[in-house]
Amino acid sequence: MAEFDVVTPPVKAAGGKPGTTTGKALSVVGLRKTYGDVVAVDEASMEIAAGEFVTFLGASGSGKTTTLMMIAGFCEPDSGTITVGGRDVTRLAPQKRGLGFVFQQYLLFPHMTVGENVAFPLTLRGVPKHEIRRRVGETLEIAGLSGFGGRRPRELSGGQQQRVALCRALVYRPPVILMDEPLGALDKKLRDQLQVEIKAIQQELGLTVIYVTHDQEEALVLSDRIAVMRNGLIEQFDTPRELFERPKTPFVADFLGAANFLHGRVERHTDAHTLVRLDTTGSLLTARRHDLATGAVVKVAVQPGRLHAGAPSDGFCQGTVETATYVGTIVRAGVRVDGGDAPLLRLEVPAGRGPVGGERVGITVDPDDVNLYPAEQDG
Ligand SMILES: Nc1ncnc2c1ncn2[C@@H]1O[C@H](COP(=O)(O)OP(=O)(O)OP(=O)(O)O)[C@@H](O)[C@H]1O
Repeated sequence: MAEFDVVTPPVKAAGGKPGTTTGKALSVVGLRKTYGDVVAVDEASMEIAAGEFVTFLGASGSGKTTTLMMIAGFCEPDSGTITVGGRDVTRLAPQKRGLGFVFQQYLLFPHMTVGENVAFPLTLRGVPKHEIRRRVGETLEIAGLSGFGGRRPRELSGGQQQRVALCRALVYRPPVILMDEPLGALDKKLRDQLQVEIKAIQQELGLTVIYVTHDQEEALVLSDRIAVMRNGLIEQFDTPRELFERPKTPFVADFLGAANFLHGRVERHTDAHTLVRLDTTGSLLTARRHDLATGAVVKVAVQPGRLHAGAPSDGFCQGTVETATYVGTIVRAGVRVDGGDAPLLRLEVPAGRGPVGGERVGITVDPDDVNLYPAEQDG
């Protein structure tokens, strides 16, 4: 195979700008997979729009990879259907689904040059040589790899190799690209950099991407929507903002934001608010209006960044700052609340305005930032 000396002009938006693509790229209905007694994926359903960046996020063993592998065609579902661009692909072989893949292991062919690796999917499809040369050049340019076409994979860094793997998935413009922890093998700095690059390429080309990670921050940075998975179930499928500000379950509140939890009972409602009598302090906390019965026993969740430390006379509870740790732009504080079993509330406040150890403070929170759940809701 010829080596590629890649010198082509920069390419713009080969697949259209984000927002210009419309319609459903992929839908999954009632997807289920068991291994003996283990339910790896339980009735997963979702619709993904063209141009969307969707992430499967969850702890190890929650079913992310199994879901992705069923979509890819490497793992056969027990039941359910997978549709790509309106075509039922549930029983099709992986190569017949027309999807692109990028895995944690780069899986590049070591004996081929970068250009040949990227060209491979086009060569397989019998694309004419001059067209291959043009598209490989375009794709390497997009990924910032112009000039690397003649190198072998071993002559590249890990980050560069992963970019080549990305190019190989991009080069034939599949309707959907599947990525399984593609940055998992890289160090933090490189991961951060490649996250930005992947997002930029996805937006530039209007790509539809399904991405698997267990890293909350990565999911928040990259995604238009995130499916939070737990024990084979999709716990919530929403935008990063909704997941963070309106988590539907205590599990999601904790998984995305390491929420503070308090316990209490609904005392009464007003038009806009629900008032909760807290167990520990006996004080009233005002939450935005929730659909819960008066007297219901509830779990209260508030993200550390949404609590504020004010004057000791203020707030729904008072306490003493036990720890205050400076971490760059924020201070993480632990406030031991006055009262019975004295919970430790975790706060994150902008550095410079942070409380100091030993200080007496009152804790305030915007009612809109208080999430309530029935006490029996687990997680
Ligand atoms: N081939 C298999 N045989 C038996 N059990 C399996 C198999 N593959 C996955 N499982 C089980 O199915 C469940 C979901 O696994 P899966 O790999 O999808 O999780 P995951 O969220 O991708 O985890 P990780 O982040 O560790 O990759 C786990 O309990 C796992 O042990």
